[in-house]
Amino acid sequence: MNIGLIGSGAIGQYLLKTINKDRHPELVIKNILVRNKEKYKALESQYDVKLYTDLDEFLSSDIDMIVEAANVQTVRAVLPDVLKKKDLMLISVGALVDESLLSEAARLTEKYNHQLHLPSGAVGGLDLIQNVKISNNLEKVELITRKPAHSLTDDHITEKKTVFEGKAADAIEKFPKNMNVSIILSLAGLGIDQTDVRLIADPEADRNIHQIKVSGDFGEAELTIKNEPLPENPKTSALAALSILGTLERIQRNVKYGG
Ligand SMILES: NC(=O)C1=CN([C@@H]2O[C@H](COP(=O)(O)OP(=O)(O)OC[C@H]3O[C@@H](n4cnc5c(N)ncnc54)[C@H](OP(=O)(O)O)[C@@H]3O)[C@@H](O)[C@H]2O)C=CC1
Ligand SMILES: O=C([O-])CC(=O)C(=O)O
Repeated sequence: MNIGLIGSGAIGQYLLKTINKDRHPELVIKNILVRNKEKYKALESQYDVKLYTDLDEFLSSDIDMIVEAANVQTVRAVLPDVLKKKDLMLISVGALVDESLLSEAARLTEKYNHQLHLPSGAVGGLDLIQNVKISNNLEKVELITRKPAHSLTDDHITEKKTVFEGKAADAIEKFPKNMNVSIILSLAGLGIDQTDVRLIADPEADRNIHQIKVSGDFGEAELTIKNEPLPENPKTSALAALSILGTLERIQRNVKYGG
C-alpha cells in the first residue's frame, strides 16, 4: 500500500521510521503534504519520500491511502477533498465533533466509494463498546484522563488539578491536542453529548493515563491504559502511532480478530 502522509511531527516521524526506514513488507510512505518544504527537506533523503505543498497535486500522486497526523484544523480543511479522491485514515478525530463534517464524511465515503478509518488512538476497548451499543445495552461511558501538568496548562501547579469536567463535545473544544480520545470513544459509544470526561493535570505524572469505565445491561467494564509518551511530543502517547500502524496492517488481512 502506497501511503500519503499529512503531518510530519511526533506521530508522522514515528511512522516514517517504522514503515520506511525499518522497511515494512506491505506498506510504504511515498509522499508527504507539508506547509513548509524547507523545514522538512531532510525527510526526502532520510526516508526516500517526496514533499508536496499543493493538496491537489498530492492527491493526484501515486498513493492509495492518506494518513493524517497533523491537527483538527487540518482535518476540517482537507477532509472533503481527500475523500473524493482517496481512502483516509484520521488520528485527529476530534475534528469529527462537528456533526456536519461527520455526516459529510459519511456521505462522501458512499458517493466516491472510499473508506474512512478512525483508529483507536491512545485508548482501547472500542470493540467492546460498539458490541454493547448495537444491542442498546450501553448506558454509560466515562473517560478519566490524567496527564503531566505541562501538557495541559502553562500554570505552575504543585498538586493534581481537574482542568475539565463535562461532556466530550466540550472537552475537545478546550483541549484539541489532548482529547481526541474522548471523541473516538463518543463515536463508538454514546455520542459527544453523553460521554463523560474528566481531565486531570498531574505534576507528578510522567505517563498519559486514560481510564475508561463502561456500564449497561451487559455488566461493567473498566480499562486503564498507562501510556508512554512519544519523546518528540509528550502530549502524544506512543500507542496513538501504533494504532495507525496496526490499523494499516489489519485492513489488508483476510483473517480478522476481535471487532
Ligand atoms: N486519536 C488519538 O488518540 C490521538 C490523537 N493525537 C493527535 O494526532 C495529531 C498529531 O500528533 P503529533 O504528531 O503529536 O503532533 P505534532 O505537533 O508533533 O506534529 C504535527 C505535524 O502536523 C503538521 N501540520 C500541521 N498543519 C498542517 C497542514 N495544514 N498541512 C500539513 N502538515 C501540517 C505540523 O507541521 P508544521 O511544522 O508545519 O507545524 C507537524 O509536522 C494531533 O492532532 C494530536 O492531537 C495525538 C495523540 C492521540
Ligand atoms: O495521546 C494521548 O494520550 C491522547 C491525546 O493526546 C489525544 O487524545 O488527543
